[in-house]
Amino acid sequence: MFLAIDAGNSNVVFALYDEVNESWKNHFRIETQSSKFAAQLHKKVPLYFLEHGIIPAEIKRIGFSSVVPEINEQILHFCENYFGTLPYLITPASFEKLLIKSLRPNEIGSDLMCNVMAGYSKYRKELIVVDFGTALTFTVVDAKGEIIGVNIVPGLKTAITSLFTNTSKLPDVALKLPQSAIGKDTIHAIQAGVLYGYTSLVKGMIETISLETKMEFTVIATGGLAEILTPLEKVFHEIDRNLTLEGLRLITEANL
Ligand SMILES: Nc1ncnc2c1ncn2[C@@H]1O[C@H](COP(=O)(O)OP(=O)(O)O)[C@@H](O)[C@H]1O
Ligand SMILES: CC(C)(COP(=O)(O)O)[C@@H](O)C(=O)NCCC(=O)O
Ligand SMILES: [K+]
Repeated sequence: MFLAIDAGNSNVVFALYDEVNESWKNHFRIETQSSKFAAQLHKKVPLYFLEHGIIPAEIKRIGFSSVVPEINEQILHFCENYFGTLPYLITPASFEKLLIKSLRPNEIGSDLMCNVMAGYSKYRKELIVVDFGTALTFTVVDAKGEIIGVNIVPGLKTAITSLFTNTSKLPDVALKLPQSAIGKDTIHAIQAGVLYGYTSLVKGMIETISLETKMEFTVIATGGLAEILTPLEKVFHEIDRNLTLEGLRLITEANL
């Protein structure tokens, strides 16, 4: 069985891939920034395997993508001890023999490379991958699988958190799209501002990139918050919550 570990700035996601049925089984996550991260790692992982009746030795391969290098050593060390297998950590060298190319392999986030690997392997055409994580990212790929560029914006939750931590009177609000785009009280004002604002941002970004490149893109959405902006359903060809995990698996396999 293959285990994918995707370390993002909000969550470290663990997911098992069933090679017989070629499908992802249920995942579990640990909050990346938690002060109890190490304790959670040592508690949640064994508990998950115990509950699902899987013995750690059944995990033959582990692929590991991280955009939070501070925690890499901890995770590598834990896996080596618990599974008896050292994870394959995705590095810039992992991209050398892939179908997809980046002009800045040393700089681009490995999660974005995973997204593109999965998306391009499936569609083999011009793509924009929109990832709704801690950051909201747009990764633009041409028909040959070359990454033309990346746009980075504060993610939805990051924008709301930044607003309430930087003001005296603004509260934290739920990430919920209100009925009206015009705020009638403070909570509604923030929800309308951020959620309708970001809906327009995503639409406008895709439009501007398309105009600039004169390309027609297939747009794939992923990330923990991909389903929040419901008016974007028409803009996305597909919402694939497993895109990063799938790319992680493909990049790991390509490097075996
Ligand atoms: N299933 C979910 N439902 C609601 N919020 C979620 C879910 N999964 C993730 N989130 C939230 O979405 C944000 C982005 O999550 P995620 O995509 O895991 O980010 P990252 O990859 O940057 O760690 C985080 O604030 C996280 O708490
Ligand atoms: C852009 C990101 C912060 C997104 O991280 P996430 O929201 O998934 O936690 C991450 O991919 C990253 O640190 N990238 C390095 C810079 C780049 O991709 O150009
Ligand atoms: K991510």
